[in-house]
Amino acid sequence: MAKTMIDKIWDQHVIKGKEGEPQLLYVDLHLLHEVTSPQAFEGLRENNRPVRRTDKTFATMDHNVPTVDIFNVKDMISKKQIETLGQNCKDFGVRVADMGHADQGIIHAIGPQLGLTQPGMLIVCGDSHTATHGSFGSIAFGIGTSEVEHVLATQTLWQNKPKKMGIRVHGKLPKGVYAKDVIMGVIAREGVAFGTGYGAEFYGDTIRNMEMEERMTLCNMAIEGGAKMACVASDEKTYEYVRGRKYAPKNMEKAIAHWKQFYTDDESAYDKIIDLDATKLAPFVSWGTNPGMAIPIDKTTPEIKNSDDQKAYDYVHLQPGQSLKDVDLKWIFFGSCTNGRLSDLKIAANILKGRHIAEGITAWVVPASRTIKETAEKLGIDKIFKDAGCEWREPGCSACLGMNPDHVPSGIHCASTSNRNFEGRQGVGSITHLASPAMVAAAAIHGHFIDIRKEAI
Ligand SMILES: CC(C)[C@H](C(=O)O)[C@@H](O)C(=O)O
Ligand code: SF4
Repeated sequence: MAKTMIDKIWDQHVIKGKEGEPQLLYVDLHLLHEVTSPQAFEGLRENNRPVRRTDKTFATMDHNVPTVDIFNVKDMISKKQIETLGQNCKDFGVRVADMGHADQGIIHAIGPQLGLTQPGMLIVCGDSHTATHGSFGSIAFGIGTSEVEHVLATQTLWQNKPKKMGIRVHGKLPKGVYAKDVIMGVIAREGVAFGTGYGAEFYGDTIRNMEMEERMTLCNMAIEGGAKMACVASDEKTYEYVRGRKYAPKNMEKAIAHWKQFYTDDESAYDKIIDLDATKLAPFVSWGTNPGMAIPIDKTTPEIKNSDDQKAYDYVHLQPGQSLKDVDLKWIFFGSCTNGRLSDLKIAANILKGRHIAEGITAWVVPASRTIKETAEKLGIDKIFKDAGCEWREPGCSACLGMNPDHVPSGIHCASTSNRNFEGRQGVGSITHLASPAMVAAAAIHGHFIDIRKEAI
């Protein structure tokens, strides 16, 4: 029977149990952040257990960290979570990219950046966007705090195998259309629950032609469509991306020979296939309060079909039949584990170069990691943003979610390169419009969205 890449990796990680029942899996990499780990470490302490494999565990602080004056954490809960993770890592001997550390950043940015994320691995983290790491040809998914404790204690995890979905994407992406639009387009068409119960694999020539950081964006946001995990089979681009990084395998040729076995035999191996013609895609912008409530920029907001739509319209202060080009934007956020990497910042900076953001707009640029920030500074990218009137800040989750001081004020519309537009996500009453870095950069200049394919920036 034909197998998918997820089948092949999964099978190699089963310690115990049959398919169709919960199976005990071996975990190759366990990533931690300060929000979902405190009780897990507490559980170990109560039972007098050590961390089983500190060499397969890596932690950082990202959600609660301020992005200016980073050591001055004013919020008491944030301060406690940050300090607790630092102390736990010390007590249990876990590697940590602590506050201000050169490797600090959003956990999903630093895994790939440090070469911790590798093909063929089974990777978990107490965070839903762990799917990002699947872009390296691995199995990667988010887990809950009690599971974090189980993995810390045993380096294993009980799981039911998900069903298998293939997302075939073919054709050349039109100018002005990016990986973000591919995934937003899929979720807008299929809904926020189409992936429930599935592990998804993206494949097709569009995916092969994407760079690694574009594939990361794709897998990162796939969980907003309900998928348990998302992945892209590894290839030469993957191997070259991993090569030479801090924790990359020393013997790359041997590693690559191992990684090459993890591919899907043929399409008959999937339980379900979704097909997307990339040539027909337009830049997407979200209008409502979940990532599926999104439309191509040249369309108008949809009719009200149910109470969810009504509730969303009430919250975002919009109506059916409106163009998102007419929404007055006052806030701009470049960042997050979806689109806060160097390639994303470069795209935005290219658009902002020699221009200025519209009057009355606040624009935050938050690189996903310190390394990304420093690399961008070496390239003069920070200067482009600053000259354009943006604030260049320290790394972290920032305004992707309101767990740190970076809040979008109530009632304000924010164009954001992040992944969630839930009610209050960026702060109480904040209104989020998700889009690609290029669309957000153009919106910053005009004070409203424009169709970057057709209109002069
Ligand atoms: C805080 C954390 C548990 C959460 C997640 O799991 O995704 C956060 O990262 C988010 O993006 O909402
Ligand atoms: S950047 Fe946003 S989506 Fe990513 S881990 Fe942080 S809060 Fe979650």
